[in-house]
Amino acid sequence: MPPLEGETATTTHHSNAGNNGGIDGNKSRVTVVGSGSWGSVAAKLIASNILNITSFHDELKMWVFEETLQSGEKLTDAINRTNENVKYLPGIKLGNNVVADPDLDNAVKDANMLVFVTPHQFIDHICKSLVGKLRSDVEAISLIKGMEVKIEGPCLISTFISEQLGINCSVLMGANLANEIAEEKFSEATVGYRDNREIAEQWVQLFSTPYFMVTPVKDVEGVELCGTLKNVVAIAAGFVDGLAMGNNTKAAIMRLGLREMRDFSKLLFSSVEDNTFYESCGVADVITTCFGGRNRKVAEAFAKNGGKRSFDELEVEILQGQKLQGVSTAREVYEVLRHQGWLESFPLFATVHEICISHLPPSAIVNYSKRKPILPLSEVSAH
Ligand SMILES: NC(=O)c1ccc[n+]([C@@H]2O[C@H](COP(=O)([O-])OP(=O)(O)OC[C@H]3O[C@@H](n4cnc5c(N)ncnc54)[C@H](O)[C@@H]3O)[C@@H](O)[C@H]2O)c1
Ligand SMILES: O=P(O)(O)OC[C@H](O)CO
Repeated sequence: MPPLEGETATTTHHSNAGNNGGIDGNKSRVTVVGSGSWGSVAAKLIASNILNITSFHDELKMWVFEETLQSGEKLTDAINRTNENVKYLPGIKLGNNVVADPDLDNAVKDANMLVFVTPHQFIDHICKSLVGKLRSDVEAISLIKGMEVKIEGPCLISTFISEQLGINCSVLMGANLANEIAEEKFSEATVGYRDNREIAEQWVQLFSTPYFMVTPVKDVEGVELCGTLKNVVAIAAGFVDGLAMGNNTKAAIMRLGLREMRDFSKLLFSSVEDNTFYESCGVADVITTCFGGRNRKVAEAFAKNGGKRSFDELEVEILQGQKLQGVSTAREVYEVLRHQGWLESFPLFATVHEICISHLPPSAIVNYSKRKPILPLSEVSAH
C-alpha cells in the first residue's frame, strides 16, 4: 500500500493527534471508511465528539477513495489542506482532528470502531480487501443504505460486513440529508443493534450532537431495511414529480411505499417490529427522501425526459460523482420478489424497477391495473 498522502499537511494542524502513543495506547480509535457527502458528515459529527470523550483518541481517520481533482490536486491532499471535502461536501469544515487517508489498510489498522459509509456497490470489494487486516476487538456500524443479493438470497450490508470480516456490525439510518446535517440543522437518526445495548449506546454517544438526536432500537434488520427500501420509494416519488402528478398522488405513493417496506421487511425477517417504521429510519426518512433526496431528483429528470435518457447518464450529469442507490436497490428487490413469487404483492416496488429498465413508461407508477391488488401480508407466504 502507498504511504499516507497528505501527511505533512495533516500533522501541522493535529498537535494532539498521534503524538502521545504511550498515554493513548489503550484509547479507542475511530475510522470512517468512505468520504462521500454522508461519510464526510459522519466524520464531522464523530470528530466533534471524540475530542470530549477521554476514552477516545483525538484523531479520526477517514478513508478516501482517491481521485484527482480538476485542479490536478489529489482529493486527500485537498481535504487535509483545507479541512473540507472540497468535492463531496464543499464549504463545511470537518474538524481539525479529521485525517484523510487514501490507504485503506493504513486507515483501519489501529481502529477498534469502524464506520462503513460508502455507496453499497463498493462494499464487496472493500470488505474483501480488509479480510485479516483488522484489530480483533473491532466493532462496526454501517450507514450504507442498500443491499446485496446473493444466489442464496438477499443479504443486508451489515450482515455482509459481519460475515466477511467476522465482526459485529450495527447500523445507523434516518431522515438524514447530508447537506442539511452538515449545516447543523436539527435532525434525528436511529441506531439499529442486535443484542449488545452497551455497544449501541457507544455509537449513540459518538454520533449525537445537539442538532443530531440518535435513538437506539433493537431491530437491526428493520432499521437497515427501512434505510435500504426507502430509496425505491424515492424513485417512485421522483417519477410522480417529473410527471407533475401533484401532492395527493405523491402522498399515496409514499403511503403505499411505506406499506411495502414494512411488508417486505417482515416477510424477510419475522423479528422486524412495526414500531421501527415510526422511527426516524422509517416514516421520517421516506418523507425527507421523497422531497429532498438525490434519488428523487434523478428520477424526476428521468420521467421529465420520458424515460429516454438512462439513469446512469442522468446520475453522472446531475450528481457529479455522488451515487444513486435506489435504481440498483429496486433491481435487487425485484430479484428477491421474483425468486420468492411475491411480485404481485409488491406492485410499487415491481413497477419502479420495470420503469427503471424501460419495460414500462414512467406514467405506470400509478397504474397497477395489470397487477393484482396488494394481498394482505397474512396471505403472502415465503416459498
Ligand atoms: N448523502 C446523503 O445524504 C446520505 C444520507 C444518509 C445515507 N447515505 C448513504 O451513505 C452511503 C454513502 O453515500 P454518500 O452520500 O456518502 O456518497 P456520495 O454519493 O456522496 O459519494 C460517492 C462516494 O463513492 C466513492 N467512490 C466512487 N467510486 C468508488 C469505488 N470504486 N470504491 C469506493 N468508493 C468509491 C466516492 O469517492 C465518494 O466518496 C450510501 O449508501 C448512501 O445511501 C447518504
Ligand atoms: O439523497 P438520497 O436520495 O440518497 O437520500 C439521502 C438520505 O438517505 C436521506 O435520508
